Amino acid sequence: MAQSLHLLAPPSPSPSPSPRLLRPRLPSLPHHQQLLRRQICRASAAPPPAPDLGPVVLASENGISSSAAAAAAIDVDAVTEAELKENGFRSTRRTKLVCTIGPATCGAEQLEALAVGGMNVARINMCHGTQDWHRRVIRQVRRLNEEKGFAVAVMMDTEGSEIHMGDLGGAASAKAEDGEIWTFSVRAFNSPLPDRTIHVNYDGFAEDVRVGDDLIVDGGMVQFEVIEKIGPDVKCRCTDPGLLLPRANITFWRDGSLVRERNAMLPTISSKDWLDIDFGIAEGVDFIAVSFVKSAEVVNHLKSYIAARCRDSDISVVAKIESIDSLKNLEEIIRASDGAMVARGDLGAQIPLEQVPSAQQKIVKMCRQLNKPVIVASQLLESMIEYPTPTRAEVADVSEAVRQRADALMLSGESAMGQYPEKALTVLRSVSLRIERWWREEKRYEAMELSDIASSFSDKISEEICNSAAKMANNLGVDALFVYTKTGHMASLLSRCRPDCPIFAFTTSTSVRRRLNLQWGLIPFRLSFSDDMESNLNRTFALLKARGMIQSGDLVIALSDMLQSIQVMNVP
Ligand SMILES: Nc1ncnc2c1ncn2[C@@H]1O[C@H](COP(=O)(O)OP(=O)(O)OP(=O)(O)O)[C@@H](O)[C@H]1O
Ligand SMILES: CC(=O)C(=O)O
Ligand SMILES: [K+]
Ligand SMILES: [Mg+2]
Repeated sequence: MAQSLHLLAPPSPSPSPSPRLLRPRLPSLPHHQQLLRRQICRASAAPPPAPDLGPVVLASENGISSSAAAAAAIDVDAVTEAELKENGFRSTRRTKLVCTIGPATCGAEQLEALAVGGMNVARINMCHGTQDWHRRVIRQVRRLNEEKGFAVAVMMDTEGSEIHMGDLGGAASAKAEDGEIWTFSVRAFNSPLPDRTIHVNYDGFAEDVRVGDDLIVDGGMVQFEVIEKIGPDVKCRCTDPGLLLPRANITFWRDGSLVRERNAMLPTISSKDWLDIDFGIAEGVDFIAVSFVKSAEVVNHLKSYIAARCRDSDISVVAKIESIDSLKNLEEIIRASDGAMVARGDLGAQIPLEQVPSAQQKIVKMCRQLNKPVIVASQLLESMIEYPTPTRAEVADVSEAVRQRADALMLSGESAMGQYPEKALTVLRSVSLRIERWWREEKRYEAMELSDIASSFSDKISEEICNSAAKMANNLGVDALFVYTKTGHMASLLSRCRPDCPIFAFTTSTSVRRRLNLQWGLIPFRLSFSDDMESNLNRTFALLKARGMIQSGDLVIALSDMLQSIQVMNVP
């Protein structure tokens, strides 16, 4: 029995009055194949034949591959499916996990291990490696998705116009000891580099620094004091020893404050970044994260560039909040972007460290208000680069980000070049699960008053529906929210409410599904569906029951952005 509420809204852009199943992007097929396809569609609406069809596509046993099978299929993340079966869907993980891919994790097996371990998004950092290297990683991730049923999205992170060191002549790292004299130079060297010499990428470096300035490497991992300038070379004494890593970034400080004049004049998106962005568009990445964003203008600029370059694919732009300017213009930047990252590494080199936690909290809150996914990044499990267990303080840091209900947590060096990438991911996963459960059971989280964000009356209806549905779901203790959404918007509005139950988001497009994978609490499925909710629901229930992912009697609230409707029902 279903109880339903339909809000008759102004028609959405392309409603089809016909109750036919939609069959998007199916080529016209010979008559016998069309017949076959119709049979598959019908079969899937009836109570299920329940063979174990493997992790990806139902109906593959018919021997009809790709598009024909896809019409009858439901694609779900193989890992999520296993988690759902094992733990029941109340206890699926809500916090999403991003892993930076580097030398430690770029192989097929290592990528698969991360995907199995719960990686939702693979991040590649264009500060490091060549386009060929990154291309291999992106294609490997895509191949894994296709062959093994994952839905791992790819995020490309731009280098930005930061000042950073060269690549240490091929060495993996170099140790700087207390009191040692090192030369930082803008000269181009042949490798191997002379001893204790560092190349700096910014030509104005030797002019800009002054004797007495502090050079802070990698957000404070190593520090130097400038003692002498000789043409292109700057002699520095190590004042805080540590490990220098290739292409580590450098900031310089004078009289206790960051020297920004020059740096601030560099463009946010450099000419190299534009080449990388073209590369990302060509390779079809899902997200582009822009480093050192200073204003909304650059985000708008990039978004219109992407819109002009790829009409059918939609790449989300994530603003990295890692500079003083980005904090000053925070709200306009977040409004302009499709998401944000609290990039604590560089942020902690630009503002006093003790201000980073409050900045994090403010960014996370603002993103939730404005309905933009937010990633908390850098040093969450830094010690796990070298050690197999995290420090207690790191676990507390991870749990704080989970408690703030950030959409996603990110691994950087831990997964890019650490000794224990999979273990680090396991720690993020288990801490997230534990803290989420604890806060749910204790109802410890503060309910957040969500302000209105809709810009049209139709959006306003969607927003009200989602707010009400989330509240109903909590009050009725339903097992799951189901949302049928073409663009993903209604799924993200539900996620914004952070309801107690998981949200099954059904969408017709593979790329929307991958992008939803970054958002809190969403379990994205790809499914072709129609405007006829009755048939959608019957089909979905049959498909999910056949795979053991839901059971008769489960209580569900279903929403759709075509009809702008809410229905409450038990799974038959
Ligand atoms: N593709 C890569 N090739 C080689 N090393 C990499 C690669 N990606 C990351 N790393 C290593 O992992 C470390 C941490 O990665 P991360 O992406 O956080 O970089 P970062 O240099 O700190 O810059 P950002 O501020 O952009 O995050 C890097 O400093 C680098 O040593
Ligand atoms: C992730 C990143 O860019 C930072 O923390 O600086
Ligand atoms: K970067
Ligand atoms: Mg950074």
